[in-house]
Amino acid sequence: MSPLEPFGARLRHAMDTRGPLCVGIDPHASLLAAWGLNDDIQGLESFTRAVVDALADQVAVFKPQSAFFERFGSRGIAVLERAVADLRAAGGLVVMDAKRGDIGSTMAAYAETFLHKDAPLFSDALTVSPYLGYGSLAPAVDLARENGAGLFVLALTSNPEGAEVQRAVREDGRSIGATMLGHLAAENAGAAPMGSYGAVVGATLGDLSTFDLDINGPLLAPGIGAQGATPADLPRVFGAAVRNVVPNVSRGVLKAGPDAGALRDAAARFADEVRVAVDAA
Ligand SMILES: O=C(O)c1cc(=O)[nH]c(=O)n1[C@@H]1O[C@H](COP(=O)(O)O)[C@@H](O)[C@H]1O
Repeated sequence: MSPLEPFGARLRHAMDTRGPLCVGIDPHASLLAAWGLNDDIQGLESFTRAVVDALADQVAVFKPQSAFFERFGSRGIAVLERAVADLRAAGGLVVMDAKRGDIGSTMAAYAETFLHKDAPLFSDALTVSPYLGYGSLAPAVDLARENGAGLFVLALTSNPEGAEVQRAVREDGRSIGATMLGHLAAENAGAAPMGSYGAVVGATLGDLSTFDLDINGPLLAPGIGAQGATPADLPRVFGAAVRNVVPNVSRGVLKAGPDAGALRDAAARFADEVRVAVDAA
């Protein structure tokens, strides 16, 4: 499929062929230690290379967490750049987890960094924060569209602290989280097989039936594994929208390393469990 096909179409194809799973690449210092690596640039490089080599041809989506690379400065960014290129070359989709959000004119620069096809860190999608107002994301929405990329907008996050912002109710009676979902539904209207503008909705949140999750776009669902949610929880949390869920597992897979076979088995097990849960829904 052409790299300039819309992200939503490329994502649907990837999940259908490789299985519905996003593996997060989060090189925590504690994971480097558990793998017998130092918490330095060589450790970061070895860890990242091992994950890419083990999983790039197997898993549908990867979500490198930028902070774990940024903390090593420019050499960390170089490791991230290489990983993004290698994952994409092997047919994986990359969601850059950088959670960017700023006034529109600055947002345009963040968008150029991650969503312009000629940028060194071009990624298939980017996580963004809408809490300077959804409209502030417009430059990213536009550039993503031009480049066949997508966004994942923080709507209902997996952490308990998120509720004080996301469940706050506006004058019109809708919560902030529901309002973000509404913006995304409008963005994705008419797109097939689904739109390119996704929401981040935690798998840890329990029954979400009071929210309209039918945004005709992907729902990135972190929280499986280390944060306590399981693939079997997904139908209860997401209801009919479960078919658009992209479940993310980071530590739950990464802790199986450094052995490549063990990493592949862990990812395959999560993908199978998700498939079974979704098919039964
Ligand atoms: O946007 C995200 O990826 C994200 C949103 C959210 O609500 N909760 C959440 O955990 N995440 C990210 O998802 C990953 C979860 O990692 P594990 O808990 O190790 O599976 C981390 O990279 C978090 O930054």
